[in-house]
Formats: sequence, C-alpha cells, structure tokens
Amino acid sequence: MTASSSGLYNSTRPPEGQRTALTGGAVPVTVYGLGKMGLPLAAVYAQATGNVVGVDIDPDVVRTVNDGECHVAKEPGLPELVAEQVERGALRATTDSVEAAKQAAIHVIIVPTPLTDDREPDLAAFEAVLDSIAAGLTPGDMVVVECTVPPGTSRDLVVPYLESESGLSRSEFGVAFCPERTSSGRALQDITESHPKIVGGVDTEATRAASLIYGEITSNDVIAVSDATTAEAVKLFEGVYRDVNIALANELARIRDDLGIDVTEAIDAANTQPYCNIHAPGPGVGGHCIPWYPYFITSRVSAETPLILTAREVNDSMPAFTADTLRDELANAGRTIEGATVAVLGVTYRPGVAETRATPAAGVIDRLNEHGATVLAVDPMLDDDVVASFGATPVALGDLPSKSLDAVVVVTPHEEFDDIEWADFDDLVVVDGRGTLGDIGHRVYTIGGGPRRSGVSHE
Ligand SMILES: NC(=O)c1ccc[n+]([C@@H]2O[C@H](COP(=O)([O-])OP(=O)(O)OC[C@H]3O[C@@H](n4cnc5c(N)ncnc54)[C@H](O)[C@@H]3O)[C@@H](O)[C@H]2O)c1
Ligand SMILES: CC(=O)N[C@@H]1[C@@H](OP(=O)(O)OP(=O)(O)OC[C@H]2O[C@@H](n3ccc(=O)[nH]c3=O)[C@H](O)[C@@H]2O)O[C@H](CO)[C@@H](O)[C@@H]1O
Repeated sequence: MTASSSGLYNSTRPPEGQRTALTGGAVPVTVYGLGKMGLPLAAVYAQATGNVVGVDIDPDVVRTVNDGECHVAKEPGLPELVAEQVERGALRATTDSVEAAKQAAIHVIIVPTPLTDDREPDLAAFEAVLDSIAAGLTPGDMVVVECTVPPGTSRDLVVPYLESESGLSRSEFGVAFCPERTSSGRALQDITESHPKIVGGVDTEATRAASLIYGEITSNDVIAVSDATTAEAVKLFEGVYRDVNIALANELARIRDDLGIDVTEAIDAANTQPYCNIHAPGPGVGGHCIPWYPYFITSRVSAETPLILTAREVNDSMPAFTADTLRDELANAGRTIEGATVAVLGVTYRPGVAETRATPAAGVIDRLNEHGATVLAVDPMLDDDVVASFGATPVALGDLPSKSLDAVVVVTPHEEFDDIEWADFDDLVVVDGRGTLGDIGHRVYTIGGGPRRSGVSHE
C-alpha cells in the first residue's frame, strides 16, 4: 500500500475504516524529533498504530532507540514501552528524514522551537523538518505539529511552504496543530490520559482527520477548536497564564518584608477560595517553555502587551533578588557576602529534570559572583562541566560538609537534598528559594516566607 492511498486527509474510507487502518498499521507514521517529549510521543503512536518511524538528527539517539533502549531519564514506563514497541517492530528510528517522510502518511513534528538571543522564535529545526516533509509529501498526508509555535505558523508558514516545496496543492494535504501538553516526568500519562487533547486544523478536513488520529492516542477528550491558529494560541495562553500568575506570586513575595507576614501562608489561605489560584513564588522561572512562550505571542502582534512583558521582567528579576536577599541576610547576621563561600543547591530549572535552559540558577550564580562570593554548586543530575559552565565550582553533595560553607541558596530542590545532614554545618545563612526546608537549625530566609531560625520568626 502506498502512502497516498493510506492517507487520512480527504480519505474516501468511512471513519470506522480509517480508524481500523490507523490502528492496524496501514497508515504509516513518522515522528520527527525523539527528545524528552518526542520519544514518549513516538512510543505512544507506536503502541496505538503499530507502524512508526522516529527521526532524529542525533545518531546516538537513533542507535539507542533501535537497540530498544531509552535515552530519556526519569520517565516512568518509557524504557519498557520503547523496548516493547521496538521488539514488536512497531517503532524504529532513522536519521534519514527524507526517506522517512516518503514512507509516511502522518507526519508528526516535535522538535525544539527555542528563542533567539533577540527573543524571536527560532524555527530553524522546525523548518528543516518541513524541508524533509516537503520532499516526501504525498496526497492524503496529514502533517501534525505538536511542538509549540507562534500563532499563525501552521496557516502562514507550514501550508504555503509545503505547497511551494512539494508541488502539491494545499487541498491535497492536511495540516493541524495539536499541542503537546505534557510535563517531563509524567509524559506517558499526560499524552494518553491526563488532559483533553486540543486539535485545530487549517481547514475542517484537517481538523476532522486530526481528531480521528488523537481519538486513538488519548483516552481523554479530543477538543476540536475552530482552526490551527486558535490551537496554537491555546498552548501559548496556558504558558503565559502560568508566567503571569507566577509573576504575581513573585511580586507578592517581594513585598513580604514590608508587610511583615509569611506571604506563602497568605497565598495558601487565599487559595482556599475557589476562584483564587495564586502560584508559588521562587528564585525565578526557567525551562524552555514558560519563559519563552510569552515572546512567541509578543513578537507576532502589533498591539501593546504590557502585562505579559512586565510579568517576564518580574520573573527575570527573581534570581538577582534571591542573591541580594542572601547578601542582606548575611549582613543581618553580622557577616559579609564578599569572600563568603556560598553553595547553590540545584542548577537545573526544575527538580528531577536534567534541563538547564533558562535556569534561574544562572542568574543567581552570576549575581553571587558579582557580590564577590566564592560560589560552589551541587546538582546530582548534571555533569561537572555543565555545572562549571554557569560560573560555579561543581561539588558533590557528599563533599559539601568539608567546604567550610558560610551560606547556601536552594534554587532547585532535588529529592537528593532531603538527605542533607544540616547539623554537619556550622552556623549557615540559608536562602530557601522554594520553601522546601523545614527547621534545619540554621538561619533560613524563605522566598515569600521570610526569615526564620529554628522554627521561630526572628524579625
Ligand atoms: N519538554 C517539555 O516539557 C515540553 C512540553 C510541551 C511541549 N514541548 C515542545 O516540544 C518541543 C520538543 O521538546 P523536547 O523536550 O522533546 O526537546 P528535546 O531537546 O528533549 O528534544 C528534541 C529532539 O529533537 C531532535 N532534533 C533537533 N532538530 C531536529 C531535526 N531537524 N529533525 C529531527 N530531529 C531533530 C534533537 O536531536 C532532540 O533529540 C519543545 O520545543 C516544545 O515546543 C516540550
Ligand atoms: C503546569 C505545567 O506543568 N506546565 C508545564 C510547563 O512545564 P515546565 O517543565 O516548564 O514546569 P513548570 O512547573 O511550569 O515550571 C516552570 C518554571 O516555573 C517555576 N515555577 C513553577 C510553578 C510555580 O508556582 N512557581 C514557579 O516559580 C518552576 O520552578 C520552573 O522554573 O511547560 C511545559 C511546556 O509548555 C508544559 O507542557 C507543562 O504542562
């Protein structure tokens, strides 16, 4: 069977026949990008359809997958699912994207869409995938965009680009945006059941075909929105809501000293009212989603967006605020930050995820260095050279007690830090960025919570 006769876009088969073809392996799927999100997605597609090729530019990733192994850490169930799908011949990987595109009737794109230094969406990897798809596109194919893109990308970039590069007319292939709404550490669960799947096609037939596909991928609802641009906006609105909400929490944390209260206690109590859902303050907002997506919106609209941009500024100010708080707390303890030895705990942007993009730890370390501290950093998830690249001396967790520390800043509370024997350290000044430390017998200032020593407020 050729890809063109098996395609779902404008299929002449009745819907049940299309579903049977999809789940019976007669509609070949190619997933472009086998990273933290792409590999789980490819494995779920393989489980549902039995016929998936995964494409990645990284030969090590391709080799690992073809060996039935999983290069993505800390994703429950993923190693088993990848092994199972490779073993049964439902999933294989390749670096040959054009050949994979030629074989596919469904093309799923899940490659990085980062931000340039000028805060413009960087669609280079995405456009490279479009080149491959164009070389293999056949009538009836569906192109499903899962990675986050600026609003209008499917309509204004993907369709015209594929039309001009493939030689097909836009009425011969479908394009839909179906956002990945998944979080690292619970990818399989999120893809298959946690949230409704949003689908939006560039036309009604693309929306219909995408809805049919995702009806086989998730047990949750499939929500078809008006068009692809709406679906693109949905994903960005989720992210910008989180960013603005966290900025509010951070601004409230910054007025804590004026109010003289535990702001996190007030937030928790306020959140018992069902219409109130203030997020948690912290040392900053990291990762390659929440801090970047606001610019996917602001870079594409002519209207003013002061709230979105101010939220970014507030969140970006938190690493320096965190380091300055340590400086002030050391001063309150009669000590100086200049020459102090400070350990930063957690360099990744989130606990349990080996990802450092836009990590607040970078800004905290920079500011501590500016203040003249000697900065050490501990991160059990990262290699020493990665930690050192942020301007701190890497230290193993077990070696910390031998380092004559003056102070500690908890940026990202990995679970390994629960084992720290705080009694092994003399008289520390600690800034707890995430409010995860209990009574540790040292002087602790919690972002939002304020100063505390041995469980007693010491204002
Ligand atoms: N990680 C998340 O929490 C998350 C959640 C929701 C959505 N997303 C979206 O998914 C995208 C991918 O995220 P991720 O976490 O999987 O990224 P990742 O960095 O873990 O993996 C990306 C993979 O794509 C590969 N790649 C790069 N260019 C390629 C190309 N031209 N062709 C084929 N493969 C290529 C890389 O080698 C890598 O293996 C993000 O940019 C974002 O838009 C991510
Ligand atoms: C709600 C959710 O799960 N959204 C996800 C998000 O995932 P993520 O991996 O980026 O993680 P987040 O939890 O959003 O954290 C981002 C940064 O904000 C800090 N933070 C968080 C909450 C808070 O109250 N106060 C904070 O300060 C945190 O420490 C970290 O630095 O984006 C993905 C891609 O779009 C989504 O798919 C995915 O759904």
